[in-house]
Amino acid sequence: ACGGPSTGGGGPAAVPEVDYSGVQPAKEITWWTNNPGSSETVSRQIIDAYQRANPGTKVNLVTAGATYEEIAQRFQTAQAGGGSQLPDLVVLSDVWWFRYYMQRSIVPMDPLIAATGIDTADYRQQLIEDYRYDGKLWALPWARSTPIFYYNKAHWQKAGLPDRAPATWAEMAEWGPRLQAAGTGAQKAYQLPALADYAGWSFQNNLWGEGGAWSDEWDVTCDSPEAVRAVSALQNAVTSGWAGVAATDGTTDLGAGAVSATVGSTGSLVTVLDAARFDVGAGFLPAGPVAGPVCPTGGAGLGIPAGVPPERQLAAAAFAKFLTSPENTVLFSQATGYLPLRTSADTGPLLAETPLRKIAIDQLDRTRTQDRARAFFPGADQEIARTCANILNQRADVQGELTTLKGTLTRIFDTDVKPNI
Ligand SMILES: O=P(O)(O)OC[C@H](O)CO
Repeated sequence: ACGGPSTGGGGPAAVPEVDYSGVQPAKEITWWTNNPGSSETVSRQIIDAYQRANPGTKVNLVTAGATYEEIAQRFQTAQAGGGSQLPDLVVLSDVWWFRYYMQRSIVPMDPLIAATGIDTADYRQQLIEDYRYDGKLWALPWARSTPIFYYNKAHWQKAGLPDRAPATWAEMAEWGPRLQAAGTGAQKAYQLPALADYAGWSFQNNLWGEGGAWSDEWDVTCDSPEAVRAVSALQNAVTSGWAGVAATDGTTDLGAGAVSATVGSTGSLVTVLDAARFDVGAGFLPAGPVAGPVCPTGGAGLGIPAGVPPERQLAAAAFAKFLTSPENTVLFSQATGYLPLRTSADTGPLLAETPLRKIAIDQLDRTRTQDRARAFFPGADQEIARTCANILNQRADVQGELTTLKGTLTRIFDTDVKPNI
């Protein structure tokens, strides 16, 4: 992960709303994706079906990066080149779409939704409403996730633990040393997700459970006593020896049997199940002492660049409609573990085949909107990851680090956000 380009600017003019009536959709479009959850094969399968259903139409899938950050870098570079360099449809993660909104580089989806007859009421509302700002929708949901708690059932059994995820982090703090002492062969009972891989995302769970947050609306609150308590608990888990910090990917470490549990995206579910030579367990994210939802949503949506002609925007929206249809969201979910987006989708066979998929779907009812300082502040995720690395890997002082982070995030708001909203 990397910080990405700065979006500092002087409050660019709003993107003019396009009237799509009378516009003929282009016959060929280009879609940039980073294939989250190893989704290239299923994406190509859906494209083939689209081309068969719409003879004479072509969709070019371009793997425009391996991560959300790489695809974003390339998209930013393409902005400078104008319409001929730009894709017609682009994958944007939860921490990127708002930047594009601030840069006025994506169009509002509402007129395209109307023009293509997308039934927004049938999308899971938590997953579509995330993209609403200033009264408009700026993306459609696509590879959407929640984090879930993954564990190795054999290790759990060896430690004499009940076959479930811990209900609270306090319970995990009791189970951690028992797992660590049980001779499971794992290096660590619990692996914190790789910090560069969105520590800012999954640690919202820990902060919210203690009554803290990275921010409250636009106010940065990451140095509050509650946040300090939450991050101190993470540091204590590491210093007391039962928790480690993933170097590259906690779910890979779990799949390899190197750790007994981790928190990771539901979009990694199929990859974990394919890798694991043991029974994988999964559950909701553990709660903290403070009541209320403790789980964020995450993952990626689809945006349409402002810099391409209306014909291409319209064709991109028509393809996005197909890509997220009830049938195709089930196909995509089956191949990856990402959430089925549509309430009318028949998830019965999916759940019968892999009951673990139900965890993320059920957990959706317990989600909370992400903190703006993480999702809306350009580069904040990387700053949070750096701070967490200092605290968890270098054992730096929690209060001091979080106070410094507050200064950094507040500067990002003042410079890169405030002038653009
Ligand atoms: O790995 P994903 O696709 O579930 O995304 C996780 C985070 O939301 C990315 O910011």
